[in-house]
Amino acid sequence: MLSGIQFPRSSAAPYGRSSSHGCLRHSGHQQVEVQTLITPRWLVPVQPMAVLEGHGVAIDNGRITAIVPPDALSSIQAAERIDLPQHVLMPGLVNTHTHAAMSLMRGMADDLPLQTWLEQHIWPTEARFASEAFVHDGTQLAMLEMLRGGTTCFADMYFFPDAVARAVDAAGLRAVVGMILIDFPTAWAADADEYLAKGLAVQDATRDMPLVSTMFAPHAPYTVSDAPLQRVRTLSDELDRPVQMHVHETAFEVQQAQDQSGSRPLARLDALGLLKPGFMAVHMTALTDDEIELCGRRGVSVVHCPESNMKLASGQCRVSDLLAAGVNVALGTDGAASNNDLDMFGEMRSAAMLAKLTQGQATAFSAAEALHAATLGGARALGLDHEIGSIEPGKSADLTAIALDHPATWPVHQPLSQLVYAAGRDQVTDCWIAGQQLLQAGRVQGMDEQQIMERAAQWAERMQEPA
Ligand SMILES: CSC[C@H]1O[C@@H](n2cnc3c(O)ncnc32)[C@H](O)[C@@H]1O
Ligand SMILES: [Zn+2]
Repeated sequence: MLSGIQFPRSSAAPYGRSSSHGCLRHSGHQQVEVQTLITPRWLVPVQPMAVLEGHGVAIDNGRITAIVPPDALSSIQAAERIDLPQHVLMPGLVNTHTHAAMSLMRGMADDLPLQTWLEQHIWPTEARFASEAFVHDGTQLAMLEMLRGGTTCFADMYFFPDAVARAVDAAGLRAVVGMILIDFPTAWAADADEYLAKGLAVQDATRDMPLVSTMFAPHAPYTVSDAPLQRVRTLSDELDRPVQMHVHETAFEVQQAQDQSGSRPLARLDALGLLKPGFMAVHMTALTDDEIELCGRRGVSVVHCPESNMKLASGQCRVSDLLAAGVNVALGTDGAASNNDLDMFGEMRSAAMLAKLTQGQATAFSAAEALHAATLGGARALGLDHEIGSIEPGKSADLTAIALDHPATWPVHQPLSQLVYAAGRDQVTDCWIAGQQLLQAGRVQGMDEQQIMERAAQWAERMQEPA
């Protein structure tokens, strides 16, 4: 049995909101009426980190109303009943750091270190092509990949966040879109004033989008100067919005900052008052013991992107030490141009494997810790843990089902182990977001897959033309 996993209570009654809250309605003969009842073979609520066999999840109006133990299932009358006989049902995966539209750039520049990759390949390509249409179409493509891989929520940092928000709202996924900020002019904005004004306009526009919210997204310490960062700090406090930034991505970044300014990037951000709960530091390699302790004290979250860190040879993030210091750890894929996929199953597995290798300890970053980071850790980092990240009564029904009756994951001794160390994203069969089933027995609902793929192919043709 895996350590740290608590096992279910043995209560015979559904534990959830009672009828007095209006969520479970009792009819005659002690029957409870619900809109939807999902009955997987295994349920992994994440909070608690347990494996419950034979339980059901009751859903009404997009919310989880009860976790129903096996001997109480006969008391549930569901308008819709979905049996998942050899599946795990778990919270939808939260990809806490993406550049979704970069899916259109996948494979354009591989096997390069970060600075060369960004400065000589990615930024010139973005200067040529990043536009509202490019970002809209690229985000749609990324959402297809993410949904098919069990991701129901993502946090995106990219140009034209208005187009990202529009695409997300139309598709019905959940996302936190970045109000980006960078010291150089781009097709999105000319200077800090315009980046912030346009970001805040996106925030206004998302008020009518129930599953879309915003975060401030200054790019990195080496591309955003102090004055705009001070404004981000003030605005994030006033508007109660999280902040996400690439921080300490490479040892080179840290050394360069030290050489140029005498202080390390994290120390500079702390002096600017940015290190606080709601701050998400993405990558976080080359950390000292003192910096890890500082992160714990300040209540910041770290978004670990192990595959991007490995592929760009950026460095190691000391996730086990961060967890030990009380730091909330989330997982992100980064963009498909540096990973090169948006596969959170792959990311969980890589995170667990890499931590064991770098720590020299097989116990480092367990399957349970990887799954937590990919769900509730991400939700917490984004300030959405009251709503998503675990299967608990009262939370939104953002759920992912994975079929384990596959040669790669059969037979099943420990479902959690199968999820992190053996399952592939192709085993994801169903996803719900706020109770809406967007992936149904492997079929995407509400997005025109063929059209999205055709548009992506058209972009590739244009991008391959000489500049
Ligand atoms: C301001 S929009 C986001 C900006 O970030 C670039 N980007 C993508 N991946 C990374 C990375 O790993 N480190 C730093 N910057 C990255 C992206 O291409 C956009 O220009
Ligand atoms: Zn990134």
